[in-house]
Amino acid sequence: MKLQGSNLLERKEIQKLLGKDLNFVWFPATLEKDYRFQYQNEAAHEFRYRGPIILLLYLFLSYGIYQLLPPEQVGLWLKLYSCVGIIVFVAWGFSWFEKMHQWFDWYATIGSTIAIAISFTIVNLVYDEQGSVLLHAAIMYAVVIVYGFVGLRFYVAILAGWLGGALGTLVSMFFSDEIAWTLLNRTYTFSSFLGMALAYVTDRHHRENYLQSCLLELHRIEMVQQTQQLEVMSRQDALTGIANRRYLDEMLEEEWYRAMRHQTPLSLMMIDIDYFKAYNDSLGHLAGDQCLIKIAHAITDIATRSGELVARYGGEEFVILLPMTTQQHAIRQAERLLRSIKNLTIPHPASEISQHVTLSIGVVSYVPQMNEDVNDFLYCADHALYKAKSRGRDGYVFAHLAPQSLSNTKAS
Ligand SMILES: Nc1nc2c(ncn2[C@@H]2O[C@H](COP(=O)(O)OP(=O)(O)OP(=O)(O)O)[C@@H](O)[C@H]2O)c(=O)[nH]1
Repeated sequence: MKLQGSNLLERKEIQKLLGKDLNFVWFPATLEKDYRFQYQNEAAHEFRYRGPIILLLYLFLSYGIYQLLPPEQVGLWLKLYSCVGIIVFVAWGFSWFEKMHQWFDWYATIGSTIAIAISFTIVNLVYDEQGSVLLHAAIMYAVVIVYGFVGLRFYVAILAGWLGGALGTLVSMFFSDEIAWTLLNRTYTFSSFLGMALAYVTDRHHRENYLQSCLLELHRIEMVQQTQQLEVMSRQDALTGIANRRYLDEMLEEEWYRAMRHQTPLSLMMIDIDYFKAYNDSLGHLAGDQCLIKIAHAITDIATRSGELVARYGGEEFVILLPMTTQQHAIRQAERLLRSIKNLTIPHPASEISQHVTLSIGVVSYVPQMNEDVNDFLYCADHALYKAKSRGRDGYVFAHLAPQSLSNTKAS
């Protein structure tokens, strides 16, 4: 189950709670709410097997008491004691309904309070020398079970334990003149303190486990985020932020086979900045980096259709991969890109053809056939780029490829 605590608190806050704050067995309000939700679910589930154990132990004790009580007392005792059995049974029944889990604190607390009140009252209403010893044992038994075995949180268990005693006292005072205060003090009070100690240790331990689980969950979330970040970084070019060569190779192969399967045209533009060595030499490497970033952004603005990929192919070379794109559209895109770079007017003091940075582009568009190699496709784009350079740069060349001609292209 996903722990909301890991969303609600930072690692530092959880670590702080794991220190001294745990002694108060209470979390800050928002976390307590999530903890309660979690805890009630678990406690209700556990009560499915704890309930029958409590009932069995009660039956065992009841048989002992029954053997010792005189027959005239048995009727009243049995009536009251059956009520305790019914309460445990009903609570056990509730624990099987998922929808009731949110009410576990309520039904377990009310049931525990009444069970203690009845056990308390029986001691004062049923008199018998021998039997009353076992009835007092039954009170201790009820109190310890409520604190340590029902699965209530510490403060809630205290409420049930002492409220049950107070109710029992009131009813006993109403129906009986003789209350065995001294013995009750030794049984009910002592067992209450023992039970409180048990409940405290259990609650504290449970909360510690919960916080440790939140830390583990937080750790898991951080690991997932880091893995995602690494995945993104492994596909990105560090300088420009666009896809790197590795990712381009992956996507190119994927799109190549997709185009082959569906017999759709795949287009590609290979782009190179003109006289970039001279740009670096005249303005410096840092200015060269800034220029590469601007060009990468401009190219990205061109490739807006879904599936289109802009990548840095290496140094000052870029690639746009255009799946399901005809040669007409690819050519229009190349012209758009040349215009947009012109409009950027990035000064280039060392260019032999312009005062601004210009590009040369090799464009290729092709419907791949079986047994044709994607590298030949790339080679054609590169060859077209080479032609664009040799024709004076600041332009594009489209590589005309006849259908099923790719494997011969390299040789020609
Ligand atoms: N600033 C910068 N320069 C780079 C980077 N990567 C490659 N370069 C430079 O890009 C230049 C590429 O030069 P060439 O391959 O000779 O090409 P060119 O000068 O553009 O010449 P033509 O392509 O023929 O127009 C080299 O000087 C590399 O140092 C980079 O990340 N940052």
